[in-house]
Amino acid sequence: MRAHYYYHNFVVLLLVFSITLLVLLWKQLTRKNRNGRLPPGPRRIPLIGNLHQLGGGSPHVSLKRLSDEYGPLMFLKLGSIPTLVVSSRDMAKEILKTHDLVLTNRPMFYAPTKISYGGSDIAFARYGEHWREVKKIAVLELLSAKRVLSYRAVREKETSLVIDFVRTSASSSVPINLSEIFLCLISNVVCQVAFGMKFEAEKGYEAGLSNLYMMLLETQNLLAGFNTGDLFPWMSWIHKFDGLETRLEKNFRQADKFYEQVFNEHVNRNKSSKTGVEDFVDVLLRTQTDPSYNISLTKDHIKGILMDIFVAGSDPAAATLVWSMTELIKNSTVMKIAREEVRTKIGTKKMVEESDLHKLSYTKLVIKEALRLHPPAPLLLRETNEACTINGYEIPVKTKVIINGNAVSTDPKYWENPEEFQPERFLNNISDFKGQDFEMLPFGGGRRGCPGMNFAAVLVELVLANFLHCFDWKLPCGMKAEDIHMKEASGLTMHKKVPLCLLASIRK
Ligand code: HEM
Repeated sequence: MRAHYYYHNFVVLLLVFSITLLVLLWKQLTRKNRNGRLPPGPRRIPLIGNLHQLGGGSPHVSLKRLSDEYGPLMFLKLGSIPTLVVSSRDMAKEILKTHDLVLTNRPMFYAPTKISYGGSDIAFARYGEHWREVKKIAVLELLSAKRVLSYRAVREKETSLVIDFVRTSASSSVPINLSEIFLCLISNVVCQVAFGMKFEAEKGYEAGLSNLYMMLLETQNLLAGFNTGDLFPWMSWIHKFDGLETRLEKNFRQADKFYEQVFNEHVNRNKSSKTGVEDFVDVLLRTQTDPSYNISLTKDHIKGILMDIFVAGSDPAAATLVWSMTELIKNSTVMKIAREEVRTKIGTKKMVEESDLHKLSYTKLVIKEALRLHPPAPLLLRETNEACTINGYEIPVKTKVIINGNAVSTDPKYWENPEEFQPERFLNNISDFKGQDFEMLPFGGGRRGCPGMNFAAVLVELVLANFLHCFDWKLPCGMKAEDIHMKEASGLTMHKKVPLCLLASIRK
């Protein structure tokens, strides 16, 4: 009798539970947007939303695949996060031009919050007075055309050192790891310009990558991924137990110690004597007392900005060089035209100097095409500051927005044979990478666009031109152009997954 009573209660409970679950599921599946009409998107399942539809591989590829089906404005739920995905030139223009002011916020994720000193930097700062002032300092002071020019000697010296290193390696017939060389070279320039010190210290290029690089790499890895707490904010507690918080704390302490040391050295040096060209830390310290800025930068603000420059400054420029050389070695006709241009215009001079770069129009097209086909930071992240209507759809406040730069710059509506590497396409096309045409967005666009474009462009041009001028490049023995691995590594910057290793011979 008693057993029958328990059995009866159990069945009733099971029924109630199943009906509740079914009702919840039904509500979730048939739910209309309470805020109005949302853009189309794939059907989501409870709890994880559309996460299962992203699959493995690069997120920009999965998002492009989905947007091919659902359109250039697509609404997803990544975990519990409402997300708008933008995948065409026209919609990118809507976001970055028409609605730029409403979309100037960066979403705040778990790891960046810690690493950026709580958004004290530029890249992860929330939209507002602080961001406006630090961005102004970046554009007018740190990365202005005049200041970029003032670092010409650093760029030329570092390029000549690396050319000397490749010259000595060229005779040994051992393939040269260009991925590593480019990263060391760019990081050396960025470190000298920003911190007044060399990245690889005095060890030279044969020393490979240093402890400082390992720290930088870990920072980049931590910044790159969506963590559980980013997709399900109510589950952020899990990072106390899954090791993420420990990793984050360790990396933050290491990086903070480094920035603190750089900061103190500059404060002490500035008190005694200051000579030569100002580096970024000198400039930031000087703006502390400059009345033209409505902000007096604290030590944490300065450290946050140094982190941005270190993280954002080296990696994308190095990736651009690697992809440019990869496409050149794959496309022998393009390589021949680029090499002929440099050698004809530069003649018998030992090296290309910055004052020669204006003569190298085809080299510029090669870089532009590499940036179109392989934008190093293909996903631009934004968040709505307020509810807005885009293309007739109502987008709620605090919606995360992902602009898929790669989908935009390979949009077949604007680009013929979009997947092919054809620098000539720009001969009759005024599209620029400055973000104003919206057909390609390697440096982003709108108010949040990259302030380091001029800095990066001249450095990449100088290095590539010299690599073409001084050496002939070949694939290692037995390898054919079609064997070149074109996959991207996942991370903050879209690097080539397999390092680019080529044989160099000194130009006859
Ligand atoms: C080829 C090299 C580079 C590429 C492809 C690149 C690309 C980008 C992209 C796509 C963004 C996001 C823009 C957006 O959301 O609209 C960005 C932001 C940023 N970049 Fe660059 N970048 C490069 C070099 C540099 C350099 C050399 C520096 C500094 C030395 C730099 C500093 C920054 C900063 C501070 C931001 C944040 C801007 C903000 O949030 O307002 N970048 N970059």
